[in-house]
Amino acid sequence: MSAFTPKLFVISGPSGAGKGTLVARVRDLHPNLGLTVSATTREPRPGEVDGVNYHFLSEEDFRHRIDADEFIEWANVHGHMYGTPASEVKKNLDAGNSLIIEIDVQGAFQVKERFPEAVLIFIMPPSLEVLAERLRNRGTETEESLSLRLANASHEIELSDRYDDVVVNDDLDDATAELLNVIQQHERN
Ligand SMILES: Nc1ncnc2c1ncn2[C@@H]1O[C@H](COP(=O)(O)OP(=O)(O)OP(=O)(O)O)[C@@H](O)[C@H]1O
Ligand SMILES: Nc1nc2c(ncn2[C@@H]2O[C@H](COP(=O)(O)O)[C@@H](O)[C@H]2O)c(=O)[nH]1
Repeated sequence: MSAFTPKLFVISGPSGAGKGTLVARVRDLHPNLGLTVSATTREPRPGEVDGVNYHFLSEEDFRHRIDADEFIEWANVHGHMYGTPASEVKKNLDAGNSLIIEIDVQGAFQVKERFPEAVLIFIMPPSLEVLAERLRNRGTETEESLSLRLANASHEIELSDRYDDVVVNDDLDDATAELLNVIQQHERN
């Protein structure tokens, strides 16, 4: 009998908390950990590739897909629409792998409704000051987008007590090890 049970992990946290960075590092260390590619109506950033980072859609196309029930969840996040295609989840679960869905708090609670066995993990920044510094240094946001993302952060952090696990992303190596440990603990249960 296998000691490994594939699980659905939902990872959330404020923009700039380090979700993408940690997920990439954990996936380097954990074989066969799938990751869904979300759809979004925001513009691609330099270097982002359609179908790899996101499925970049027009708002009209996104709304058609909502009507066709193609998303397991979707939400308006920081002024744009984002959603998880059901096909992405099926593809990964059919392969018998655990799966990470990296989405905002609204989406996380929708997934939990639909898949009660999903494990919700919140990535917490060490402080709002550090969060602002990291997001600013990433250099991807306009001043307007930066302000909106930071304004939303406090509310998102308030909801972290509804998550199964919280990982504080202060030192990157420590946070990577902790996230990997949390995932593997759940897979053993
Ligand atoms: N522990 C850390 N120490 C220092 N810098 C970090 C740490 N973790 C992440 N960063 C940096 O902070 C920035 C934000 O990280 P990242 O893009 O992974 O955040 P995110 O939560 O995925 O954001 P978004 O939700 O906007 O996609 C990046 O430039 C990343 O390199
Ligand atoms: N509800 C959903 N939220 C999503 C999804 N994909 C990403 N996100 C969230 O959007 C913000 C901003 O992402 P960015 O790439 O523009 O920086 C990010 O913090 C995620 O939480 C999704 O499919 N559904």
